[in-house]
Amino acid sequence: MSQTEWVINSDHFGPWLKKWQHTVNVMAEACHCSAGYIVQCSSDGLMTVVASEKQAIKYGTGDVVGYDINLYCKKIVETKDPLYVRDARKDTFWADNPEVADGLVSYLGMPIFLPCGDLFGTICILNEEPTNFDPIYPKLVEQFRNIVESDLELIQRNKELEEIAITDEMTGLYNRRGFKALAHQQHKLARRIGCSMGLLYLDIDDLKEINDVIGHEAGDEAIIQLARGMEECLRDNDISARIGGDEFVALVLLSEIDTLPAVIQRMNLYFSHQLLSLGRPLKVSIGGILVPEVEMDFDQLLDSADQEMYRTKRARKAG
Ligand SMILES: Nc1nc2c(ncn2[C@@H]2O[C@H](COP(=O)(O)OP(=O)(O)OP(=O)(O)O)[C@@H](O)[C@H]2O)c(=O)[nH]1
Repeated sequence: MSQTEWVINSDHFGPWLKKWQHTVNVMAEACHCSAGYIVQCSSDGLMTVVASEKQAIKYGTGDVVGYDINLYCKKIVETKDPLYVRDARKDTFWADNPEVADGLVSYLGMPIFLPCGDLFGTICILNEEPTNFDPIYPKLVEQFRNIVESDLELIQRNKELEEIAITDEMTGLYNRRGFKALAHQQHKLARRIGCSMGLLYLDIDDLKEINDVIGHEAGDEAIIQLARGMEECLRDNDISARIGGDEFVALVLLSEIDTLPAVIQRMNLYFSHQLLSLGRPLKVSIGGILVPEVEMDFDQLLDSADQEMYRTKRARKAG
């Protein structure tokens, strides 16, 4: 995960947040403390990911506090070390900590690290009375911290596997599965924002001949060049995919000035300047259709765009 992605806004973390909620509830209760927290840090500040449910204090899930505020967890972000404050009222360092003003005078917290070694945030317990914890309490919090770190590793792996499952290895574009999964979301988005959408179908001309005459590597090069061309010509939020050997599709959001023929023209112009090894031109046939606003079967739409592409290919080869 990126350091700026808040976990509470991420689909990947949904089921885990419930488990973490249970973890902080149990941790606070087992340590006889007023509150338990898991906190995430990012450049924007410290966000409460989960707060124990039986607590009488201010910070709840989603609250963000900037680094200009002298919270206990901020100290851990700076030092990346565990922190135990028995009674903050006895140390002037904490005089401006609003948690102390809220009556939370004792704190025990540990850093939580991401699998890459970066700091994710903290796990902590706070109490309204000074504490003098038996050494088993820090061990307990550490154990809960270890569980959260293992969860983060699993979440990371799941995310990577999901990405692999929807990505075409050779080009880095989406594969057919990824395209179909995202196309529906994109279709909904287009309807919500009142934008038209076009479906493009691209196919390399005579790839078999390129493979046979120049070599398979030149064929691979053509495929990769086509993928890069799509990235160059389309916007970041358009969805490009390789759905077969030399077959590519793109779902593009069309603005008023950027009509479907204009997009196709831009791509044709781009590819007309692309050369493969030995100076052979990269020839690409492109067909496009407008995507109806109503809910549609994407396989049918792909067939229609494919037919459009073949019409273009036949015309190109004929003339
Ligand atoms: N180098 C390379 N070739 C591939 C890859 N995937 C598919 N192909 C080849 O692409 C060729 C596609 O052949 P066809 O569908 O007949 O199309 P074409 O030769 O491009 O002819 P037209 O599309 O009619 O212009 C086949 O020979 C496949 O073996 C790949 O990943 N790398």
